[in-house]
Amino acid sequence: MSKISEAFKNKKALITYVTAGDPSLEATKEIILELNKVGVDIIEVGIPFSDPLADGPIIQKASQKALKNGITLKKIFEALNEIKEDVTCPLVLMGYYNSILNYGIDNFITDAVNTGISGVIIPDLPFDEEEEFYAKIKENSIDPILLVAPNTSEERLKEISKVCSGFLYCVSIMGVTGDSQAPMEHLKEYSQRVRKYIDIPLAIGFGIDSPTKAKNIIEYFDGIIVGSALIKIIDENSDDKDKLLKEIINFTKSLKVW
Ligand SMILES: O=P(O)(O)OC[C@@H](O)[C@@H](O)c1c[nH]c2ccccc12
Repeated sequence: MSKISEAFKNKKALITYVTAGDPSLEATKEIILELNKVGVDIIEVGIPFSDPLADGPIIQKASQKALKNGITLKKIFEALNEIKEDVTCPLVLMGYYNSILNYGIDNFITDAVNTGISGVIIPDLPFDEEEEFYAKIKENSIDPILLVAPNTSEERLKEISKVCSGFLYCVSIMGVTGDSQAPMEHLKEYSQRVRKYIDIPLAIGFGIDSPTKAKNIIEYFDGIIVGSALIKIIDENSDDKDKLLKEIINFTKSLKVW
């Protein structure tokens, strides 16, 4: 059983997202350690990218700040390596395929394995493109986490179930990250439809920014993913590290509504 599967064993999972290098790589390391300490079940680490198609303004800004800081994938691996012994929860790398291609697929996989990365999410790489990449990832015991949306066809769901492992990322809306207006009424039916075809844990993300929302939807899914709300807290407190960490701890704790 993979470390990610274990994170869902007999319990719901809280998954949080941070952009690596925002406001600095030093801060990212500390934030990850705090999130781990406070009981986050899986941490998604974003590789900043100049053209992040699926991201809304909050994460775009974080990406831009990180890139301005000179953050590269190499530096991210180095930073994660420094803390890997102290991080007990699984880490998932989230990035656009270009960053990985530029780094070199084999290099990427080697460094991901050495850093103890448990899974990858590549929003612009569907399961039926670069199948070899996903196969290689799996051979190295890294879970390929794929995304589905409310309009994903039954046929694709069936195919995705053959490739995806760890958990399935259910995007709540057809849009970008950080949409606090995202409707949530369809989520019960959405989860039921997806479960017909996929028997790994389902995590829901996009637009979950409060304990109330988490509470309303957690019964239909095995986990929730929160990104922009946390990135906003980081942005608002980026010049006071103690306050930043305190706010993150408080907010994260409040999300564990189960
Ligand atoms: O920001 P939100 O609305 O809380 O959604 C999670 C999301 O940020 C995180 O999982 C993520 C960041 N960038 C992405 C790109 C594609 C898919 C998912 C992501």
